Amino acid sequence: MPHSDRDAGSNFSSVPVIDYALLSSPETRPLFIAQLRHALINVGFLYLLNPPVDPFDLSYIPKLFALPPEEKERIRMVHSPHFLGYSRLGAELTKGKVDRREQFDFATPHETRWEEGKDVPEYWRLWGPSQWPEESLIPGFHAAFERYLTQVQALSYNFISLLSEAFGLAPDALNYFYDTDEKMQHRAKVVQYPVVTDADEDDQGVGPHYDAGFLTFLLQATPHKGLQVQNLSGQWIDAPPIPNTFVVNIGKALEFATQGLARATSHRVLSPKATPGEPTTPRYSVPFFQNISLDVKLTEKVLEFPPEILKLKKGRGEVAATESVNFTEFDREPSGQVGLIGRVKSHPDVAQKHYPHLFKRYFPDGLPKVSSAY
Ligand SMILES: O=C(O)CCC(=O)C(=O)O
Ligand SMILES: [Fe+2]
Repeated sequence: MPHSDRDAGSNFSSVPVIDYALLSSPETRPLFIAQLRHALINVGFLYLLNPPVDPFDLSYIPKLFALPPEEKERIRMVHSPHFLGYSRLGAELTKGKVDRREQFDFATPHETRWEEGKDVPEYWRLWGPSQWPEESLIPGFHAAFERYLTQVQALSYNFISLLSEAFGLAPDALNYFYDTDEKMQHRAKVVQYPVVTDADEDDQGVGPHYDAGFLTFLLQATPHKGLQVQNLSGQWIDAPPIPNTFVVNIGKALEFATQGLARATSHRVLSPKATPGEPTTPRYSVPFFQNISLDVKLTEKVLEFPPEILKLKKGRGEVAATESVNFTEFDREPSGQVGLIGRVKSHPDVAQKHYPHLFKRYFPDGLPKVSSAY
């Protein structure tokens, strides 16, 4: 089991594993908090073992991708101004390059609040209902997935207060960044990475990137390797699946809000290859992205960390330059606007239909065929 969270200071060669069960006793709780602090500051990724979430029935996933083509077409993301729905293989870009994955974007339940002509920010239009497949075609999936999202959402809030504790702050110190329940919506995806059979074919499952928000909880739903995390000196470190864990990672917004104390770490997925010893079935994963308030500007709240915590960041050293997509707009725009720009860049076809003015700004030459979009 990769477990070298004692790699002191500046670099890491594997992703630490932290057992949620340590929280159940006052004797072991401080150990959890100390391990969490190390992972947040030095790695930006961790495995959370024994998370308090009922296992999601993974047999739904192949059924989802086996839905008839007309049903996938009916719920395609291009029909949704909320960027929710089905994306075909090759429909998504990272750094202007096509990703080899097929996916369904779903979200926690939410009503649309945006209306044409109503004086509300455009990014409020990101909120809205998911496009669910017809119940008769995949009975039980909708309810099971929403139940799963509810539990991961609860864990994500709980995790934020643990993180505050690890940084020497009050448990509610980060509440400023969240809105009331009716103005919060979190997103998740169910992703399929097909096996690459031709050795010459491109193997970008998803290209190097940072996640945008605060926290991501990733369920690796098959035994494939493929997920890689970039360490401080720029090397790609494997983060293979470990049973009964979530991979938890920090997004750019949390890095910004904590003045860089919590590291956002660049990561990518290599497509599974038809090589001996590797599964010949697709790789499946289910990332959950915890959002913050769309209206919050990260610069509006300056957190005061104890000096001994700030010192730990100094000991970490500088992060090597990376090729990953950045979210540089966090220093001036509300988080919802940053999220909307990110969605426009990743899903230009959706943007062209529902946000034509933004589409023109980011894709002045029209829909990209391949590569080099931005
Ligand atoms: O599929 C995975 O394992 C990771 C996906 C990912 O990093 C993302 O969608 O942001
Ligand atoms: Fe990611």
